[in-house]
Amino acid sequence: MSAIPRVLSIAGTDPTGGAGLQADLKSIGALGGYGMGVVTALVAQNTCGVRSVHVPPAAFLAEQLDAVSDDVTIDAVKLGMLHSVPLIEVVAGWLARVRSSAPAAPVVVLDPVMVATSGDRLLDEKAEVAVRRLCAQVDLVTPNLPELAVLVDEAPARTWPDAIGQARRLARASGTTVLLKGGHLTGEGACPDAIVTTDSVHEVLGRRVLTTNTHGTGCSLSSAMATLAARGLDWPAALDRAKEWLTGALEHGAALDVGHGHGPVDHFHELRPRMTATGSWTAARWHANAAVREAVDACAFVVTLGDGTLDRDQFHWYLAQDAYYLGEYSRLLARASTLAPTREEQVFWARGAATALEEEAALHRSHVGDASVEASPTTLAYVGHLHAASGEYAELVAALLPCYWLYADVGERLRALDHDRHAFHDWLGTYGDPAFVQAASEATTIVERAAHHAPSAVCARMVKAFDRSMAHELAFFEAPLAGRRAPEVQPSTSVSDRRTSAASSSSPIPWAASH
Ligand SMILES: Nc1ncnc2c1ncn2[C@@H]1O[C@H](COP(=O)(O)OP(=O)(O)OP(=O)(O)O)[C@@H](O)[C@H]1O
Ligand SMILES: Cc1ncc(COP(=O)(O)O)c(N)n1
Repeated sequence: MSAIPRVLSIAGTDPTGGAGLQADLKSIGALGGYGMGVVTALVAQNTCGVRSVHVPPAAFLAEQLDAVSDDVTIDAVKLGMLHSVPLIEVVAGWLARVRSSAPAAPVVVLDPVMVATSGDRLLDEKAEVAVRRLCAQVDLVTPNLPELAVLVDEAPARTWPDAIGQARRLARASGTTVLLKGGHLTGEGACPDAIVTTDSVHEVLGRRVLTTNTHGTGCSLSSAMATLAARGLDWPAALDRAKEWLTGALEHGAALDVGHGHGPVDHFHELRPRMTATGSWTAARWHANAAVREAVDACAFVVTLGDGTLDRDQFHWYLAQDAYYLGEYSRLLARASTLAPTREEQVFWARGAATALEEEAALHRSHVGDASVEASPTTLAYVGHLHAASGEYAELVAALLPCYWLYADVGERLRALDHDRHAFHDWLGTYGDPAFVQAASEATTIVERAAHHAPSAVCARMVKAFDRSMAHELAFFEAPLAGRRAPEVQPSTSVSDRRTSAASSSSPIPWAASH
């Protein structure tokens, strides 16, 4: 199976993009798959209803299906609107062939689409028996309450326990797993779904979103399930994830402002923060600071650290400043943790604060010694800027980000220059710690999210905070070799004694050498 699962939707169309094939492709992409689409029926519909349906010949459906499977390994298939018996027969025959001939059979999810939210029929009544038969050929079937009733040939369930009983009967009759959807139940609070087999029920209560943007939720859920299963999740785990994603998509649907009826959900709500017109907020800042980044790469300190000709005294002066900086940076990370809007972000910054302190201690142990460090004007200016930005979460995290990001970026190039006999081998070897690279990426995601939610005035302050930190980073890198300066740390040991390996200290020193 490919790391990016290749997921085929076989479905009807919705030109307004909220349901059918269009919703499937968005859902597959949003959950990390590569979406492909075979059209069963062209539907002239919008958020208010279906106007007409055009069904190409069944032979053309067969040609589309073969065109895909002759060329592409398919990891998962989602079946949506199948319209009528001839189309169902083509799909059933093709599925049987693909499942027997492919090296690894694709996982198959059937959304037994019968009637649209608008009340319009999307399945020929005469085809209901054929859909029932098809259930036995798939791995998961995802009926809503009215569809479940048709599939078990009973009256629609009116309570959740009754619906679970019906789902169990369908599981038994078809020998497959059922994803029972509770969207059609009335009542506030929960909006339950469940994975039901003959002998187990995994319920996900979910929260009911008060919205009219519910067009295409069934299509989206079934495509999400197919994609997540192809990514290796079992059905209960896939439902836990899909439900969380879909609930968020329902919550963000109204902001799309699409149509006058039952509008669509926002499939890409989790990715929006990274999708500003300029690419993303953080990418835009990174780009805007290209000159500063080039100046960091070109500054004498970074160049001589890289080629090994850096003066040891200047290196140690720099490290002492870095130790001072980390002690203060830790306090600001702890402040970000205090202001964080979510538990996840609170934990992230708190961990960062602890790590920065541990690294300050390691730096003292390995390179600075016991002497107290007097901060240089450059260091004080940088720390002062961070404190000034600490009144508001979004501004503070924007100010904190350059330290993470530049370290990961400059460190990558410095590490590439390292070799066994490099004068700063013990130091350059500390770069590229995967845990730090991951933390830098998480910090970027958090700042991106903060920028996405920030009102424009706050966003403007974030821009200033980030850009100023970038300028301070450059000044910090330039400071060790900038003109004459009085020694600000009185070493307690000789320079040669202080050539203790950073790598030999208990922890790597992520932020050190980043400023
Ligand atoms: N208002 C809501 N709040 C939260 N979740 C909802 C809401 N409406 C539907 N869902 C969820 O959306 C998914 C689809 O459920 P539903 O029972 O509406 O299926 P459906 O009728 O096939 O969908 P469709 O609207 O595409 O026809 C389920 O996970 C359901 O729990
Ligand atoms: C092509 C197609 N497939 C499925 C649906 C069901 O979606 P909904 O019930 O939300 O209208 C639809 N409207 N159109």
